[in-house]
Amino acid sequence: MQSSLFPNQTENLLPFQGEMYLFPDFFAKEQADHFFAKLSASLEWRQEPIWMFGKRVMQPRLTALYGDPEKPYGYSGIQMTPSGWTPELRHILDSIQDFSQAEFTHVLCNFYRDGNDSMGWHRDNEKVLGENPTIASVTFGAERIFQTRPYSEKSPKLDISLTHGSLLLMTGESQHFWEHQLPKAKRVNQARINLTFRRLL
Ligand SMILES: O=C(O)CCC(=O)C(=O)O
Ligand SMILES: [Fe+2]
Repeated sequence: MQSSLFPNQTENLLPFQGEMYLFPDFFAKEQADHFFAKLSASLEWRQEPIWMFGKRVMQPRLTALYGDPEKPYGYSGIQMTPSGWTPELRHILDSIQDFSQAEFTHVLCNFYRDGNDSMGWHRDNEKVLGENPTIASVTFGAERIFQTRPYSEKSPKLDISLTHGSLLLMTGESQHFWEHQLPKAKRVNQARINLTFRRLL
């Protein structure tokens, strides 16, 4: 089913079975600069291990989780306990909820120190996110390419440039039929913050 959350505002980037909408200038540059500086300095960034093919490996990036402390969240064999919202994260949450008319309980924060940091192919399809989750992805700092492709055929592969202050909304069936990754980018030597707002049931 192709129900559109944002029919008049922007086009769906996915050709079938899911929806992704990009708003490149969601936050103005000055506001995005402010959030990048504040979040870099104030969030509890840590490098955490995950389990991959039965092995414990360190993630190639730093992470932090904020939101409802009663609801822990886990993926790839790790459990994260959320810290309470900071003023900046709450401000961003409010803006995104107003705009999307969706509700979120948590934000998973990723800090890519430079182009050597990355995230491999995956879907955000944990049971606690529900059947067809809406996920709001906000980027500050270095521009990086976000890639998505159908989970079963592995093609076509779409490149989406996520710039400073951008918002990407993923909804509908996107987490069933599409996987995504943030590949390494050898020439990038600046840091990037990505926030994915999620609703845990
Ligand atoms: O850094 C990004 O743009 C992607 C992050 C992501 O896919 C995730 O946190 O699940
Ligand atoms: Fe993801």
